[in-house]
This record gives sequence, C-alpha cells and structure tokens, in this order.
Amino acid sequence: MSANGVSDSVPKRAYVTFLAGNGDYVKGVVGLAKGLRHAKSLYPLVVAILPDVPLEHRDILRSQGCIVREIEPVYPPDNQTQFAMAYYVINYSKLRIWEFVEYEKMIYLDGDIQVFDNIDHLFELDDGYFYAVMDCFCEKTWSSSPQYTIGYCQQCPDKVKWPASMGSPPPLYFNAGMFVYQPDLVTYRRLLDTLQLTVPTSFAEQDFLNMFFRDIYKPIPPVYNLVLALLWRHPENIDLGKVMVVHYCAAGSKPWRYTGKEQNMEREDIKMLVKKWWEIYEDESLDFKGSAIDEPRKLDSFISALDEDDAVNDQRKAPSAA
Ligand SMILES: O=c1ccn([C@@H]2O[C@H](COP(=O)(O)OP(=O)(O)O[C@H]3O[C@H](CO)[C@H](O)[C@H](O)[C@H]3O)[C@@H](O)[C@H]2O)c(=O)[nH]1
Ligand SMILES: O[C@H]1[C@H](O)[C@@H](O)[C@H](O)[C@@H](O)[C@H]1O
Ligand SMILES: [Mn+2]
Repeated sequence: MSANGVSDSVPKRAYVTFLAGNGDYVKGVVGLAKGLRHAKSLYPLVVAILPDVPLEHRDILRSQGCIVREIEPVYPPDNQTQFAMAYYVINYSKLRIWEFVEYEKMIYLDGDIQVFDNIDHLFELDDGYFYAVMDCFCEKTWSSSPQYTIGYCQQCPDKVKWPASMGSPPPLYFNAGMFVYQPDLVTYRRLLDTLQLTVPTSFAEQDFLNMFFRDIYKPIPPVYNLVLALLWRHPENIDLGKVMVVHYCAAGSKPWRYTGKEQNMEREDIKMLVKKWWEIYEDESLDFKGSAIDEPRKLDSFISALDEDDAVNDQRKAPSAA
C-alpha cells in the first residue's frame, strides 16, 4: 500500500495533454477533461502547461479535476525555427512529457481532441512500442511535401503509387495529436539530445517524433484519432459510427471557434461532430465534483506532511513509558 491508500500494484496510468498561452485552447482542454469523464475513463488527465498559461486558466483546469504540471519550454536548435511552421514550434515542448515517470504508461491527446467513448483499453497494448494513427497527406498543409505534389497518400497507397524513380515509399507517418507511450528518463534525455542535432522541419515535433520512433511505431486504427480530413479525403476508410476519438484539426473545425464558413465546414458530419463537442462542454453534470487535485510533487510533500502529523499523533496516543 502506498501512503495514499492506493495499492501499489495498480499500474500508474494517465492521459496527458499540452497547453500553451493565454488563448482559448483552455476550452479544448476543459472539453477533453469532461469528455474523459463522460466516457468513464478510470485515469486522470494531466495537463502539461507552459509558464505562459495564466493563473485563472490553471485554476479552471484544477477545478475540472485535471492535474496541472508546469513544464519548461523546449526550443529547437538556435536560429533554425524558420524551417518549421511558426505555429507549430511550441509543440517541441511536448517532449517534456517523457519526463512524467511517475506514470508507467500515458495516452497523449491534443487539446483539440474529444474522446466520445472509453479508450482505457489502449493502456493494455504491449509495452515497448509507440502507438498512433496514420496521418493523411491530402490537405493543403502538406502542399510542400513530395507526397502531396504527386498525389500519394499512405491512406490509399495503391491509388497513386509511389514511383520507383523516387526511391522507396516514405515510412508510415503518424499524426502526433494522439499517441500511446511510456515515459522514460533515458528516452527523454535521448529525445532532447537528438533534437539539438536535428534541423527542424514543417511539422516540428510531429516530424521529429516520427523520425525518432520510426522503428517501434505501430499504427492503430483511425477510430482512435479521426483526423477530420479523412472524412472527405478517404471516406471509404472511415465508419463514423465506430469512431471513438475525434481530432478537430482541419482548418476551421475547432469547436470553440467554429463558424461553418471555411471549406468543408458546412458538411453535415462536421456540424454533427461540432455539436457533440459542445454538448459535452456545456453539460454541467460532467463538471468535476471532487476537490482540486494538486500536482503530484506537491501532493507527495502533502502526504509526507500528513505522515509527520501521524507520527506526532501516534506519539501523543502512545501510552507513556513512565
Ligand atoms: O496556442 C496554442 C496552440 C496549441 N496548443 C496545444 O498544442 C496542441 C497542438 O496544436 P493544434 O492542435 O492546433 O495543432 P494540429 O492538430 O493542427 O497539429 C498537429 O501537428 C502539430 C505539429 O507540431 C502537433 O504535432 C499536433 O499535436 C498535431 O495534432 C493543441 O491541441 C493544444 O493542446 C496550445 O495549447 N495553445
Ligand atoms: O498534424 C497535422 C495537422 O493536424 C494538420 O491539420 C493536418 O492537415 C495534417 O495532416 C497533420 O499532419
Ligand atoms: Mn490538434
């Protein structure tokens, strides 16, 4: 038994997301915390936050039952950020989540993801691999890639075949908005060291993680991270009724900013998915009812303080030797 009465044999698992800045992504994280509760997930949501997240937002997250952990930003090598899309550069800080070794296994979810069904079973996947959903190369965000240029997508590799003249086809590439991984300090150090030797590329840490974990990457089905563009680019690969996790990553699809004006956003399936996100976000019955959970390190010192109190109490209760 550990000090807080939880059996040590229960595997230490948690969901984890990332939050930066004082903008409206905090809404996404609140929505995600409520979505995990709605799906009756057994594990908490840790929010790795950059120092620029304001106090009011941290309080909102704690009041929603999240475990808030401040992390230091991670920067790519000096003066080379111009190669990555500016908007994505802060995502290198995500690498800090490998440091969360008080958990044996974690599921990372972007703040613009919603979980509509319980996915706790993903924690049972074999150790030693990196699990994530294969991305799609068909949207304009990919327009500077060779894949996009020739119309090749790993979602339908036989439609436009990778020409032999271009060498072997690119290795499988995952979307880094959702993945199952094991925190580990050796890996953490290697990630940070390797980053300093790596020239940043368009999709920042997503490209980097793809390169780093290439040999142990195992694809999982798109039901665990529906990259919305799959709905119009590869509808034959998607059965919407079976989708458990939705990633509102397509341009104009963030539910808290949705106007319906951008391309594809007028689609009925998109309107339905945005509505479903709002239903969870606005459902007061999904608000956290317990008392705010402090970050683990502080909780540890709180527990040891309690233990000290117990020791004092025990002394008080102990019959006098005299
Ligand atoms: O101002 C911001 C911007 C981003 N984020 C966090 O960073 C995550 C990633 O940003 P987006 O979700 O907007 O990015 P995309 O989904 O379009 O990007 C994809 O490519 C990125 C490349 O850097 C990352 O890998 C990301 O996880 C992956 O889903 C957000 O969900 C959110 O958790 C913030 O907190 N504040
Ligand atoms: O991570 C990116 C991002 O999510 C984009 O919105 C999407 O178009 C890309 O396919 C993906 O690689
Ligand atoms: Mn995202």
